Amino acid sequence: MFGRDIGIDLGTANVLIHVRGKGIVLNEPSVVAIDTGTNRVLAVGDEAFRMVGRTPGNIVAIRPLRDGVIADFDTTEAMLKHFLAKIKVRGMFSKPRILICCPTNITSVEQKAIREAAEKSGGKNIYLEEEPKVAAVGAGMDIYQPSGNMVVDIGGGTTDIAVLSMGDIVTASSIKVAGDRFDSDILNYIKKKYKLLIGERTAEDIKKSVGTVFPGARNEEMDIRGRDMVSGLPRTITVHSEEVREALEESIYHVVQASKNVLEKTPPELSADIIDRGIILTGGGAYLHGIEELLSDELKVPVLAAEEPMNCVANGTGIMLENLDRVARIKARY
Ligand SMILES: Nc1ncnc2c1ncn2[C@@H]1O[C@H](COP(=O)(O)OP(=O)(O)OP(=O)(O)O)[C@@H](O)[C@H]1O
Repeated sequence: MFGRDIGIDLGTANVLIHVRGKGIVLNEPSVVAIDTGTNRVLAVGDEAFRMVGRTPGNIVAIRPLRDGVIADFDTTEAMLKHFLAKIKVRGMFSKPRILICCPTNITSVEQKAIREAAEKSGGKNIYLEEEPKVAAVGAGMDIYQPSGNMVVDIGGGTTDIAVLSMGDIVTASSIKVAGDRFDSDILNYIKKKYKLLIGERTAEDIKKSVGTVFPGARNEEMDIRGRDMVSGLPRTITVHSEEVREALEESIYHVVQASKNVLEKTPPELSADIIDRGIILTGGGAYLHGIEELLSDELKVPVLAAEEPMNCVANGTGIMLENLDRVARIKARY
């Protein structure tokens, strides 16, 4: 049977929907293809993603949540409605509760609009939650105890770093350096070094297939194709892991610095807990080759990637919605 509760990870790179009792039922890129002539939405999610960088003049493939803010609200709303319609919220669920995790820095006006979009799609009680908190819960941390837990969530648009205790964020930082920036670093590096233009998707491919952030940790290479900036013709070059590390060095430094700043602002008792438990990495960036080694080397604290890091937020919404019930039952008893 379908549950009554729906959790949504409204990410800058991917949208995941979790349904209580069923797990993750939808996982698609946050991309919308629009006909610029008529302003009509042509495709959403997987289908729109296949069009990125390959659209004719009158069609644009938009990532409405780029950079961890809602860059294009109407498109975000259309995308949210499309996904909720796809899982048939209206027919199957009787007035579900919806917990939405959105980018950390959105304004109260944007929060209100997201709430309204979810209501219009059939939701009854709509809750919004901060991403690092839900990511920590989804990674299996018990954030409700009076002890320190630290999570570094490296997504597409933002890296969110937070120390949590007793169910709340104690210190946190959010920087706009994450997966998208790593891709553009690689793209720019290749442009400068080889005078070769490559697309965003090729850059992402390089990052995943041969990239590393820890010196000497990976020694692989890959052939890539692009357009020669001088001749204008297609050309193939070979990229090595060490070149990717070099390309990512500056951005990774920002992630390290932001993590250090959060640790420096953390009360000492909680720091001691973090040394015992280690820092947990969530989000797609947790898959970056060498990131655990690099962060633990720099921060002098054990660092571990969560299991299924890209699903932590969606799974966390499920756990938090169950907790809402538990809190309600306890309140009813007293
Ligand atoms: N194997 C991998 N190695 C490196 N990066 C990866 C890998 N797999 C996915 N990623 C990156 O993870 C990012 C997407 O992560 P995720 O789905 O957690 O982001 P999001 O939740 O949508 O973003 P945000 O948290 O900013 O809203 C993309 O930039 C993608 O390139």
